Amino acid sequence: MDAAGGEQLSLAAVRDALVRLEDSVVFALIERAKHRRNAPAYAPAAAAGGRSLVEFFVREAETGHYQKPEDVPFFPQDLPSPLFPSKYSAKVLHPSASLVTVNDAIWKMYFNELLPLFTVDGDDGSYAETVALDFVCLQVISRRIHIGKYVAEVKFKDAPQDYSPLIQAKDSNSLMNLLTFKAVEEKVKKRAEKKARTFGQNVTLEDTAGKQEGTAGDSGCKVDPKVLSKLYDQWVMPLTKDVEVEYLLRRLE
Ligand SMILES: C=C(O[C@@H]1C=C(C(=O)O)C=C[C@H]1O)C(=O)O
Repeated sequence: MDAAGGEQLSLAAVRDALVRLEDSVVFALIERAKHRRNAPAYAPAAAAGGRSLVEFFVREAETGHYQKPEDVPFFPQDLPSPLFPSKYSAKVLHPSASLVTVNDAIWKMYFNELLPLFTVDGDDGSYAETVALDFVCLQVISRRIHIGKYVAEVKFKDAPQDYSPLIQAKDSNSLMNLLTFKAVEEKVKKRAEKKARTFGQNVTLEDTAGKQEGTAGDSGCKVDPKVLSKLYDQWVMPLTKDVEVEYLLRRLE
């Protein structure tokens, strides 16, 4: 993971990368929210061989390059082999990192739970753009969550004596407790909400001093800031921790 400093991985560096990715998550949602829900893009379509337009689009787009461990395809079965040898080989992560994916859960969460929370019901007809923007959202959320592999690796390296017995005992619950930092999670939630409030406000040249703090102006935000705290609280952080646990369970193989 470039942003986390390559081989000199530290928990602080990985957390910095996660903080930076929050910006991309917020902006991806803001872009998608410009369009209506556009339900026909998610129903099976004859023109897409019976698949939904979004599935058709994502499958096509994924034939690009997936080389970094945190970039995990949604439809791995149908991908051609990479043309070039990967320069992101297992220098930092344990080789079984590539087996860890929660993309099925991310896909279901995004379409069934998240999309209805931040898009307006209705149909504006621009399905191609809509599914492209969905893919941007899915990819950035997925990358964020799969960076959990690096988080787990540094936590393990920092305290192998604590993690190893739990890994050997396949004790997922105790691993989950050991890698959880509630105070960090609280900050992540609050910051994601604040970023949505900051990045999603309508910037005007009039004097709006005093009106920007708090939740009074949230109705004017491009994406409801509360959706961001919910996204992180209920889905992004729990799935990141699932990735951490799954990675750790294979760490001594
Ligand atoms: C990612 C970490 O592991 C856990 C998951 C977090 C997250 O997804 O943001 C935050 C704190 C930890 O409970 C971390 O420690 O930074």
